[in-house]
Amino acid sequence: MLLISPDGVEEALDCAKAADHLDIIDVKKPDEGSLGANFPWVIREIRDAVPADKPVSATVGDVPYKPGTVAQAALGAVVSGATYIKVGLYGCTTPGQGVEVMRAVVRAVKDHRPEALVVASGYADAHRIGCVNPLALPDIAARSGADAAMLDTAIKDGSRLFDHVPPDACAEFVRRAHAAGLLAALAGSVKQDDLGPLTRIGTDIVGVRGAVCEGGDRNAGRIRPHLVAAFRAEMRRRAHEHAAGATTVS
Ligand SMILES: O=C[C@H](O)COP(=O)(O)O
Repeated sequence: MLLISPDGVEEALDCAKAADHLDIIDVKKPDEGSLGANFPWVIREIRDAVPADKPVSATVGDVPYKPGTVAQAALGAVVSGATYIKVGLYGCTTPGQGVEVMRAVVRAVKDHRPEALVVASGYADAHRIGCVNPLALPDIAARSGADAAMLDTAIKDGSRLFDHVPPDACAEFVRRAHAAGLLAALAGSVKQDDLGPLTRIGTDIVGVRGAVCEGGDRNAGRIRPHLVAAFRAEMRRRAHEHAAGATTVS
């Protein structure tokens, strides 16, 4: 699945123009951080503006180790119409802290909307910010009852997912997530060139922003429908290539 992260209503409407080429519209506020949370009314407005069959995701933020605060924020996102709730465990330094925060989020979200999906996100460049090891995320997600484990990059300075967690380690991340019955989502300045390895390792959700913004610039550029379509076309090409290879081998 392709998850695209607009920064507000205007970009979400551009995503809606490319709705055939994406699977999830992920509301965030990039100027508040990698998984910066947007306002509840923006989530609501985007939910109302994009096709009803497109799930809306919302990031709850690069959160502190404060389970109560984060659970309440997550409830705000689901009440506002998001059905994928993404939490960046920025302030958690141990798996135990991550589980505590995510258990609270899962309860808050699922008590309100049992079918909503909860995504526990860590950071590929965790070593730069001192938070929990990226490969711990599948276990944190599984122990807390979340539905997906995700990695993104915390510092958007041009370095990419594979600069910090190479493809082999991402493959292990995906393997651990799948073994626990979770979806595996990967992001972090992902470019079209990364889609080969991401497809081969069985990534369920690829999250992008910069790659579908004009000039590849996630801050100054805007999301453009034709770039979303091109990214999706490359995803499809890689998936067919992989399926053909698998058929040839078997
Ligand atoms: O969840 C996806 C992120 O917004 C990825 O953004 P990026 O591709 O600019 O790193």
